[in-house]
Amino acid sequence: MSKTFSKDAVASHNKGDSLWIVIDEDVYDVTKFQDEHPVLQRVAGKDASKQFWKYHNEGILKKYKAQLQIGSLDTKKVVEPTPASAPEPKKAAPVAQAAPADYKPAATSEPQDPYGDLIPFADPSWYQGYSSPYFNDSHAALREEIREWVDTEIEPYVTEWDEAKNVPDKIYKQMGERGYLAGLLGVKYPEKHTPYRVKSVAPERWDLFHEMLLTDELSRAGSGGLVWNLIGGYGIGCPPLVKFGKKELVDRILPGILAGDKRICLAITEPDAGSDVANLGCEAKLSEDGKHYIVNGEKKWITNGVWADYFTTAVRTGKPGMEGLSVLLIEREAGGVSTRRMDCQGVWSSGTTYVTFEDVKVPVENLIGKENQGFKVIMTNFNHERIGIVIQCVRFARVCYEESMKYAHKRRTFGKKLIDHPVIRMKLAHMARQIEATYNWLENIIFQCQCMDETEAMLKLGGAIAGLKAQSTQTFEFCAREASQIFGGLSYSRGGQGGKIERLYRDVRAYAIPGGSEEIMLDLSMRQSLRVHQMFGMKL
Ligand code: HEM
Repeated sequence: MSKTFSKDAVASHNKGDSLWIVIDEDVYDVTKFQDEHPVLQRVAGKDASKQFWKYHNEGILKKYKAQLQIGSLDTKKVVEPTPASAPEPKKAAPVAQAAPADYKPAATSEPQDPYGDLIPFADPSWYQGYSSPYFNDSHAALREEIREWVDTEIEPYVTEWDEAKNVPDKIYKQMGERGYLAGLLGVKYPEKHTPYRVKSVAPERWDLFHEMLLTDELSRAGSGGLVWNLIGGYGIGCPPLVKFGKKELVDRILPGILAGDKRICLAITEPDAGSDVANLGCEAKLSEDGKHYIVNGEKKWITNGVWADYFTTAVRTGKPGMEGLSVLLIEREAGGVSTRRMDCQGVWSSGTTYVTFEDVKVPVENLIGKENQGFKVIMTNFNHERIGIVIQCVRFARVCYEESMKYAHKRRTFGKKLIDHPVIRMKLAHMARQIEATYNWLENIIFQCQCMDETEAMLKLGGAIAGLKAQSTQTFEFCAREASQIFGGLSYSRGGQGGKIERLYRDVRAYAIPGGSEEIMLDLSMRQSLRVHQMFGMKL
């Protein structure tokens, strides 16, 4: 913004037909905005910084700056930012470095440069100048690339999208073009099936910590609906296709999916079968000529179903129980597939859907895995799904904590700032200790996954991942509640300063119930871990 104005010049624009204000030495022409926001007339021609920061957070400026700012005061000094200051100047996004010949994914213990706002515990410790055995320069570069995108093109609009119960298609398309969809499959970067690359990380360097970081940074926008819109159906619907689908099927449909042109979802849950997967009833009967399955049945609470072209669907092809299940890739254009949006408590922009299959003809080539061995496909997928849920929950808990910490530093009650009340510090401390404990367990699990193949991970880590899922949803719920108490009425009404907290509080159950409810997860964590450790030779 190159134009500068004197204080006197701004002061002369103090009437309805030309209304300027100053915020942090930047000049805003709010003439056209005053009908929507009449309070501005009270500060016409004046410095309104104090009043502005009392009632808004930085999200408002991110959204309106480009539209309303016309310049700065001529007294404004250009400050050279220090590395620790935020928001940081926009740098050109880093470019992928090809891995050197002797590259090993093992990370360095050298700390990365401090990054972000440096509020203690509001980001993982490796962001804040502490050493990490897992994250290296390629992760730092990816973090910057995603954060810039989320800060400028996503976060300012998330509330609007949530209210509209959708996210513009162009954002999903960008997920494909930026190479992010291809990086979210829990496997090596699928170079053969997409021309798109992640700008800051070479495909051969891509690992599970990059994948974790992608989901984590997307979750900073503080909306489960946004994250599920972008990766909710894809992140659980596509991996089974890639890992267990036949080559011809994968070659035919995967490129369109990775490009963000086609959408895929996972259809397992039914009106009468949720966590109790082995009991599902959607039926697939082989045709007499053995070329097709004919599918009839219903699926409920299917994320992204309203927009999906493909449904990775659990069906019954054999006897009752887990040994009669198979997984089919159902294509909407086959006909007989109808979808309707469901109204839910949270994750509004995720497109929760009721799906009906009526005599849908599915070629046998679309069988994912083997007939009647679908339970293994479903179980393998659960680990990936649950880890995704954990990453989101930990970041959402951090968002609740970070927003509370910022608000506690400006809101005054009984003559002092909230942060100066011990009872508020106690709340923040309880939030931080749970966030850090959960996050550090998550990092360990990601590292274990990186050291094992799928089957070994399903067996050995299934119990721990189930326990961690419950830990993360309870941490999220706790932090949403405590943040809500700190924000008071502002988190009870929608939008505004407490808007993220109100939305996240509504999203909590969407994490605590699907992917295995807390109760089932905690029980499984014991059953599975005991079974595995018995095989290890556990002595009791
Ligand atoms: C560039 C200037 C401004 C913009 C773009 C702006 C925008 C907004 C928006 C979009 C809201 C709705 C709630 C939200 O999303 O946060 C809002 C609320 C509000 N604004 Fe502003 N505003 C500006 C300046 C000001 C100033 C200078 C004042 C005070 C003199 C002010 C006082 C308020 C108040 C009292 C609320 C209601 C807060 C609440 O419900 O808790 N605004 N503003």
